[in-house]
Amino acid sequence: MTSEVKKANMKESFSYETSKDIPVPKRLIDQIIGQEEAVETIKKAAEQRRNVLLIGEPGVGKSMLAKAMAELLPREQLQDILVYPNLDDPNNPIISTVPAGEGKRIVMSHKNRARAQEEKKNLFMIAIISFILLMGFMLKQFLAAIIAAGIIFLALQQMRPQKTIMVPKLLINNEGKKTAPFVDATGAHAGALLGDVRHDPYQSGGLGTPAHERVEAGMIHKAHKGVLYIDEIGTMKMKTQQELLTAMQDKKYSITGQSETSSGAMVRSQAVPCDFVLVASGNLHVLEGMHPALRSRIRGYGYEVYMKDTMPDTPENRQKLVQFVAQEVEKDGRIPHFNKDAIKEIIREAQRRAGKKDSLTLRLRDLGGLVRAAGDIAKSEGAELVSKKHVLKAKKLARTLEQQIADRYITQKKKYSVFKSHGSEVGRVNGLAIIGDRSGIILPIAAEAAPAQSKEEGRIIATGKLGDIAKEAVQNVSALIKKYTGTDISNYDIHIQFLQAYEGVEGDSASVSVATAVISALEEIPVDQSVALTGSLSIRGDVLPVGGVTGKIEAAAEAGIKKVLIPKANMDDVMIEKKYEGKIEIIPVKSLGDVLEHALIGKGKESLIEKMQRISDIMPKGIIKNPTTH
Ligand SMILES: Nc1ncnc2c1ncn2[C@@H]1O[C@H](COP(=O)(O)OP(=O)(O)OP(=O)(O)O)[C@@H](O)[C@H]1O
Repeated sequence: MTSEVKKANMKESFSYETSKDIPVPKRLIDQIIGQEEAVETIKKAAEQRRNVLLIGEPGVGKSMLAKAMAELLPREQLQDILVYPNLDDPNNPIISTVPAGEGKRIVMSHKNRARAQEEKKNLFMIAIISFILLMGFMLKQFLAAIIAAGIIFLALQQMRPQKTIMVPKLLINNEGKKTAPFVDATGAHAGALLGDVRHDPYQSGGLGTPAHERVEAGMIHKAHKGVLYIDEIGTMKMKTQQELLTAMQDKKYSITGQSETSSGAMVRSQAVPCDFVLVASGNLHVLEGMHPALRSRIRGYGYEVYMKDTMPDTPENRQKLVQFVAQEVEKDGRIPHFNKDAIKEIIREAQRRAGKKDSLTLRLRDLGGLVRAAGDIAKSEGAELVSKKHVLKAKKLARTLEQQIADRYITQKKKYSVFKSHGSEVGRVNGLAIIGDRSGIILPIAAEAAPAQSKEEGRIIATGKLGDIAKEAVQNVSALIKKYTGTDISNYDIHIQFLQAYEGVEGDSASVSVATAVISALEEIPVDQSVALTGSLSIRGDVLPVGGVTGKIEAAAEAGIKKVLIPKANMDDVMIEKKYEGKIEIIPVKSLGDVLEHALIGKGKESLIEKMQRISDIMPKGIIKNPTTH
């Protein structure tokens, strides 16, 4: 999309002045933004009562979809579940289902009957005791009468539990529910998920709480006729997953005490209905921990959806983000509405966070955080509406943990001059990396080359997680280095170090930087320290696009770097904040030749480029590009 079209799109006139003018759909399913395919699948799955596996990044609306599905399921089918004592076998309480709302009535009527019976019994007891005492008084046998009254009192007391235990327990109450249940069982342990029978230390001798009263429903039962949602299902124990599968297949599951040493383990109820729809979710890694049979059950009797994390930047989709802002304001209920400029700033942030050209982010939970932070600032200032300045302030204040770490990292590294932003040095490159989602960080790389100690072959020495990336990068480009410089790296031991790399740095895009550092070290040509670079290197020497360029450029600018080299294919993804504009020169590069041209400095550079030129003349076309083209 050209920038003219973009501008025209930005200008499109939505018929609103503030987010208050935007109607918020009533149904949750209509509030879900940008996940059209997932929404269609959920609608279909709700109609057919199918299970669903939602895979995607955090905060793109997985649990929202599951909740929306519960709203779509028919409410008429809801049931109450009662548990009755079993007089023949007290350890096998009886289960009964009735239409929603009936359960409470049944329990009440049982309670009333029990109370009436109790009152009758009490009356009877008072009458007998009074009679005995009266007789004792008349016969002057006070002591005997009191003893007799006491014995009868105790005997009648003993009969009491026999009566009260007849009252059933309401295990699941769906009275007055407007929608089918939605139960979030994320992280639930076996007892909470599958139901449990409480321990009773007084169980022996029938003195304790009757077994049926100790039966507790599990989430699978609470989700009966509704949706059971489990996020990160792969982290659940295999055994629990297996039980879950059994429950899904049988649509009923007996409740028993989950702890083997508890008196609850003696009790096993009749099967309790649990006809739920499972919506499981997580990121792709979740599949590794997922029981294969459970996954195959979902695949066979349901749908798998891969959720999107960006949507195309079109007028319709921007309109959806306007709706999103209105939704979030309404949902929060405490923050003021947004004016047009503030919404535009949120949309701009959605473009920035997408990290790709012509896209808008769908990580809307995070974006919702920005909406709330801006709202809080506006509220604290007593503003009637949230304006652009509040959003800008919120962006500064509500920085993610990773962004705060990146900020601190930069100040600290500057203080100890771990990275340099001026001058030149051999074998040292300012690489760029990402921590978290999108926070840029300078990743200084130092390389040193020494003639190989071993006769057979030189080694590449690099340590840590990033070390593996470095080794791979050097191996990948060794042929290239030979072709570019005529130097055979197997004659050298090459040491590569990531200077004080912060744990959790994503270094995949460091291969261009590693190759540059190694070439500089081998050829002893200094690297311009006012340059930072990022890019992934193909074995042919092409610089391939990487993620997070905006964050990386901003980090470089923040660190006082003057020039940043990024893959040409990433140029459209750049959306740096206004405050960095003009502070840093962004140079697109297409090949390693381009990179060396801009990153190296000094006399040696000319001769290297000359050498490369000479070599390129004898190399087949396509392997080496003219280093000055970009
Ligand atoms: N597609 C979306 N449309 C509208 N709002 C969304 C969307 N995605 C996320 N949100 C907002 O973000 C909040 C959190 O989203 P949700 O809990 O559904 O994310 P998730 O994908 O389940 O994340 P996680 O897997 O980390 O739990 C929602 O309550 C909603 O306000």
